[in-house]
Amino acid sequence: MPQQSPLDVPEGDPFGPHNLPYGVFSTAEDDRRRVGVRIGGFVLDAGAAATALGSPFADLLGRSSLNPLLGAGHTAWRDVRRALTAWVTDPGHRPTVEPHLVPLDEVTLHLPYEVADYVDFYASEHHATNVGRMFRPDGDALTPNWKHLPIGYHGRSGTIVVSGTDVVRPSGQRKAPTDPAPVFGPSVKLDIEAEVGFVVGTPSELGRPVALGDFEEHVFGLFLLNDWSARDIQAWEYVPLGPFLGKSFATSVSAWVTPLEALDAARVAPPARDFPLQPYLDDSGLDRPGGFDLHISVSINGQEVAQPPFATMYWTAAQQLAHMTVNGASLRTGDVFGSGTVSGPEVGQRGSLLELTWNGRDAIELTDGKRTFLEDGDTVTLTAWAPGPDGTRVGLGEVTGRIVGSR
Ligand SMILES: O=C(O)/C=C/C(=O)CC(=O)CC(=O)O
Ligand SMILES: [Ca+2]
Ligand SMILES: [Mg+2]
Repeated sequence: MPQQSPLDVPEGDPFGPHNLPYGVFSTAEDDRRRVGVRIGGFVLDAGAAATALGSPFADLLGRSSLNPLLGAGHTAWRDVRRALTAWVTDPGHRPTVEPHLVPLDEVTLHLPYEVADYVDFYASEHHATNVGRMFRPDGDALTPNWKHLPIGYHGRSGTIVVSGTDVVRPSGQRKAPTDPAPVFGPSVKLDIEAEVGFVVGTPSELGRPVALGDFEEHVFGLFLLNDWSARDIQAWEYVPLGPFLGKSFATSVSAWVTPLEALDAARVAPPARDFPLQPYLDDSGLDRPGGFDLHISVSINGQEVAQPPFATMYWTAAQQLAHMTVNGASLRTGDVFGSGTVSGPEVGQRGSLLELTWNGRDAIELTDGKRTFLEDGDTVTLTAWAPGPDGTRVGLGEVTGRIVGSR
């Protein structure tokens, strides 16, 4: 019997050679940050393997962040992925590659890119309808612009943190409509938002919009994102300029970025459009559908509370990219944009506690007690998978964070 290699990834593993997400890691023995590629239960030190193999990509991969690879552009992304696929599948490369594999439980994962700007959207019709009903009960649930443009706001890029980072309960002002005056203190409505984030690789020129069809030229990959939200702070502060301190205290992202190429089999058409779209947003004539069939799971302290379906999002990431640049605003390597909370039509598909508990009215039952919003000590974890080639599943890794008391 030949000895089992870590590269003999069991069939059905969502981190097989069809996936190959990128991250940045260090180890207890070597605290240098290095580009890692996840394969099964291991992380390949991609720069070290490239050097050992005499690969022309040794320089691009031998860095402490993904930014040089992100900035290298679409053709380089494809060529590097082809090379990596060969390194982990071709038996001829194994003896050289295997010494550069580290077990997943021996690595520390870091924020894999330097975040440039951060934008967050509001693209789920179900989420926007639910929030509109709760926050603006006297008006229409969806604002008149909602089906004509992807609504978004600029977030705080400096507080994007990698999965596993504790989240300190924010303090701020709140005032319920029935309160006589605002009060200050730790948020009592701390919430999550299950989202998918996208990271830009190729920059664009100031003054030149990015067309819908150029999405793949600019966007490197996607990952899970939790847009922590203090609903009490948000509800009091957001009129008329939108979310501010209720969301800027922390946004958690997965340590693994899945390249778009790994998700070819997950492309799906977005829902039918209810209004004709401006030409720059009209995706009806594109050769590939703009949606992604991602199956998200949200759990609190290990117990699943929702399964938001990303395929139901009204606005696609390509439309969001086209919209955020249509005024000539340029893209930079490391720009991150969030999809907006992912909520499906069913109650169990809602991606926030605001919706799952209807703003605290209907508590959910966990084995350790009832929850309306998050308590100190709660750990929230998002995971997801997508269909891959030939019936495989592509794992999206996870984004997790624990709430600690206000300081
Ligand atoms: O409708 C509102 O006033 C509030 C919207 C949000 O919570 C903003 C947000 O982060 C959107 C989203 O994630 O979908
Ligand atoms: Ca959000
Ligand atoms: Mg946030």
